Amino acid sequence: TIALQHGAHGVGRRRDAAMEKWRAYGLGQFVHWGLYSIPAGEWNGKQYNGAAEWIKSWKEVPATTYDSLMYQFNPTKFNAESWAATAKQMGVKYVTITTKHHDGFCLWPSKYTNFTVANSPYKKDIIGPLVKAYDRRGIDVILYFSIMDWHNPDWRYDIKTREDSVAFDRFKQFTRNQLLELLTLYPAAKGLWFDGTWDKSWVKQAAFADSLEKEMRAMRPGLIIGSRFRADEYGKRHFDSNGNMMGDYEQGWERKIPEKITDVHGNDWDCVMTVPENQWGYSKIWKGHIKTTDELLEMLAKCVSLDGNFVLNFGPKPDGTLRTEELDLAKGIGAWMDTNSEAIYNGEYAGLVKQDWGYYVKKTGTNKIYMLVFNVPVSGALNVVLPSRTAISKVYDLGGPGLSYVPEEIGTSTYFIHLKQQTFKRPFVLVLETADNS
Ligand SMILES: C[C@@H]1N[C@@H](C#Cc2ccccc2)[C@H](O)[C@@H]1O
Repeated sequence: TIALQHGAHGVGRRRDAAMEKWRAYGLGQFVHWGLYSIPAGEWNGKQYNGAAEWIKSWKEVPATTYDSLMYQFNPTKFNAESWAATAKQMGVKYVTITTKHHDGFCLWPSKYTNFTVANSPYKKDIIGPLVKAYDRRGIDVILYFSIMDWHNPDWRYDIKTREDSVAFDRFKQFTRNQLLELLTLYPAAKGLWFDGTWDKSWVKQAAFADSLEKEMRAMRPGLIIGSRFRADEYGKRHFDSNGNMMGDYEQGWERKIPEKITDVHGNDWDCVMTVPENQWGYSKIWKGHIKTTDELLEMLAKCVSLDGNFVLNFGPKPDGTLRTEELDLAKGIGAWMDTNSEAIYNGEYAGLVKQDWGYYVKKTGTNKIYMLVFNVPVSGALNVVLPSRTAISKVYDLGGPGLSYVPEEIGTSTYFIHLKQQTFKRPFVLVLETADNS
């Protein structure tokens, strides 16, 4: 191994209560909201081809003109309680909210910049009411923070000159001030979700970022920080030069999901997912494929079956309301979770041979295994292969009380579960209770 000053702070999973709770969430909500929600992917009547929250980076958009959107930010229909109630009904256990995206606009009245809600027609803090509304419903809040800040004149993509270095030192202090300010103003926040940390300027700040992470953790014991925050002194991100993960969970699964358990190296992780192909902030036009409730439920099942959390993104409209398509998805996912959420919460990798019909999830700390079924074979027989000397003692359907099955043993610890009907309109969950039959 390489002697590192600024590598991983530990090896293996955190076992404290705060992280055990994070591990059990299963389903989360992401909220991307800010000035970018106003143009919503369009500028002077032309469609921006990128993600709507990146429109400031479009050459057609003069930075100062974009920044003057602050004087249009007035979400008169914003109601934090309404967002939190929708999330509650959907069954999410945590929410990640953008406090400041790459454009630098702060949804809280930061005293370290004028580019905040305080100087918009809306005037009021957005983050505080959201933290309160979600937290009092038992939904934990994680604060998204972009290190890259296109508004701050001291931001640099790389440090090449003495002037760069002096400016970026100011930027680092500004960043530290804002992060300590967020932790001070919103003590109920359980974690920080960092973004915009890929440029050389920040990758070169191993010592500063390491020290800042330690300072934030000391300030808020139990604070949860992902692997995207910092690099080690050799510029390695997410995993240090010895291959150890920096941070409490792997933050690399953005709009993608691991295929198999070895892809996640025994770590905790989250997958953050957009409803359209790649739009996080509100975009007037959703191009390409829009994911359905059942597609998103299958992504959720796959993530939990591989020891991860699935975090679905919402991009609220500039007036503060949620778009219809997202409200419909929240309802559809919520209806399924009303029946089946015990297969999602406190779920983990079951260690069984993956079958085509769907995903296994083991209830943490128990021998209870859930079969989340998305693909019913034409035979109607679900194949189950258990570790040797393990037998199925009971099988029943979460959705149909009293609907139980008698599995057919077709080999050593190998079974067929013969379904009683051929067609199923929705994904469903069977509960498998096993017993040691050695
Ligand atoms: C969580 C997501 N990360 C941000 C990004 C990005 C990005 C930027 C360049 C190349 C690939 C991805 C998106 O704007 C959104 O906030």
